[in-house]
Amino acid sequence: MNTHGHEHVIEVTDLKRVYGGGFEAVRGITFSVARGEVFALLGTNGAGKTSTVELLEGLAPPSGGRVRVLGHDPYEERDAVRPRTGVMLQEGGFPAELTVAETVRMWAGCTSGARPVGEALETVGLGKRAGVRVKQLSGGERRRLDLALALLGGPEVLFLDEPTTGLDAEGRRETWDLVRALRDGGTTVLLTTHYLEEAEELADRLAILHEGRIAAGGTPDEVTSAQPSRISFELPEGYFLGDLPALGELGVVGHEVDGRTVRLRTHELQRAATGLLVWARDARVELRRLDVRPASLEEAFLGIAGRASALAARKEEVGA
Ligand SMILES: Nc1ncnc2c1ncn2[C@@H]1O[C@H](COP(=O)(O)OP(=O)(O)OP(=O)(O)O)[C@@H](O)[C@H]1O
Repeated sequence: MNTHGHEHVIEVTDLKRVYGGGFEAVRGITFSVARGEVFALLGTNGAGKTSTVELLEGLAPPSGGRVRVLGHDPYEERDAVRPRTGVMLQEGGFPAELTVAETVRMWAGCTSGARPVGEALETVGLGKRAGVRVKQLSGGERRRLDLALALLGGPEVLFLDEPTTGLDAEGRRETWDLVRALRDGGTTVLLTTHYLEEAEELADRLAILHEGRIAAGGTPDEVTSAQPSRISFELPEGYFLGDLPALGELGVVGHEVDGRTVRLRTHELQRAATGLLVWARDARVELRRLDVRPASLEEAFLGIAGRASALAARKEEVGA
């Protein structure tokens, strides 16, 4: 239990994973997931998402730190954890010649308390595809079959590794609805994703991983509001930056000028935008190409990736 009385179903403390050649893929991360929460691990390619999830699933022991799932060590106490968790891997890799129903039946044979095959397929919208061979399924249908198998034992904790990769917009929305329904039913979900929109739609809390570390974490709102909003526009003919109202008084925390284009960053979007628009009205000028962009998870993500690559470039410059 944590201090707010919520049960932590997943607890990760200073977790590390070092691969054979000595490469540190996970470099000391700490987070927890409460029962009934959807938690998203976001990150660039190679950030360490899969390496982390595999440790949570008990597929390998950590190189350092601690993992607890439902109060147990998922690697050492696999028998206690495995029956209560569902895992959807990135590539299911089923025998291509089996039908959808046969695949589920085969899986059900290895799952304690498995749901009926038909029900499992209906849940993911594959009811009508039961007799089709796996090799004839589309990429999206295969992902849904992966999901049906992960849900077969009615898990308390569900691990979804990039659940909507390869799905079209409609398939993605259906999967989101399903994840929400599972969450509402009390299932705890940990998902990895490349899609910021997916994290924004689903996650109660999230962590952005970068190079094996958590670069930002919290609710989507917390992560987003740490980033500035942006305003850009073209300076009217005959006007200079100095003709605008004092930027500091508008709540602007940074600016760039590129030719006639002005870009402003602010944590007080309404104040800055109002100040600018009132100035333009009074000066009887039009702010062409005006673009007002509230902080978003995407901006936060790009900020982290951008900042990190800028740092890496600087290190290279000084030969670090
Ligand atoms: N078995 C392995 N041996 C050595 N290095 C590995 C191994 N598996 C992964 N890595 C490296 O560890 C880092 C993290 O990989 P990981 O697959 O966890 O990232 P990810 O965030 O899941 O990326 P993606 O979004 O591309 O799936 C990468 O640099 C990867 O090359």
